[in-house]
Amino acid sequence: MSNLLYISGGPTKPEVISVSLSKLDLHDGDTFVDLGCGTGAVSIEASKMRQGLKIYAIDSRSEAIDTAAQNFETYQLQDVNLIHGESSKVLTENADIDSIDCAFIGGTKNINQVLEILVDKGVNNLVINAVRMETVVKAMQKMRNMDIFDEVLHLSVSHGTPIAGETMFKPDNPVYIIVGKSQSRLNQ
Ligand SMILES: C[S@@+](CC[C@H](N)C(=O)[O-])C[C@H]1O[C@@H](n2cnc3c(N)ncnc32)[C@H](O)[C@@H]1O
Repeated sequence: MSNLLYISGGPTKPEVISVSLSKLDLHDGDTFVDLGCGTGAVSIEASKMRQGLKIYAIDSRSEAIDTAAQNFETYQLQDVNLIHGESSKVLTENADIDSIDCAFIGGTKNINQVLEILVDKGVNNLVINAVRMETVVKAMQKMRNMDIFDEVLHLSVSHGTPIAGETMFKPDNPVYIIVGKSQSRLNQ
């Protein structure tokens, strides 16, 4: 995604997006919410994986919304609903978002309320990206209490880079990926 416009905190690295989306188990026509969408990189990759996704990309930062809008235009994402606002508010107040299949949570402010709303709206699979241990612990505790916790990963990627005609590896910052599933999916 070399034409993507960047902002602070985004885009999520391609390898992290790949693992995160593989855990979401998206299907054609699913309703997918990208919460804390930042640059929109996750929505763009999700739209390439499945046909006819109904995507809601939400961010509380106006800079993120402006950047995602430009990136969606560049990558010709026409069916995405880009919404400026805090996730728990938008999900509660937007009557169009009445049920949700899959959720990617890249912005974890108000994570407990967001998780409750997602479950109320029937979410099947959700993935959280976090860089802070405290966020991981908080989200895992809440997900365990709600019986939707599936697994947590610590993803660390290094890229080969030239040095004196040979190759060394430079690490990206590690990311925690927390996966949740509805009761029916956990029992499958
Ligand atoms: C790490 S960045 C997300 C990066 C994004 N996945 C990308 O590829 O560009 C986190 C974003 O989440 C947003 N955010 C955090 N908590 C939020 C919330 N509760 N509601 C809406 N946006 C939120 C921040 O404004 C920020 O843009």
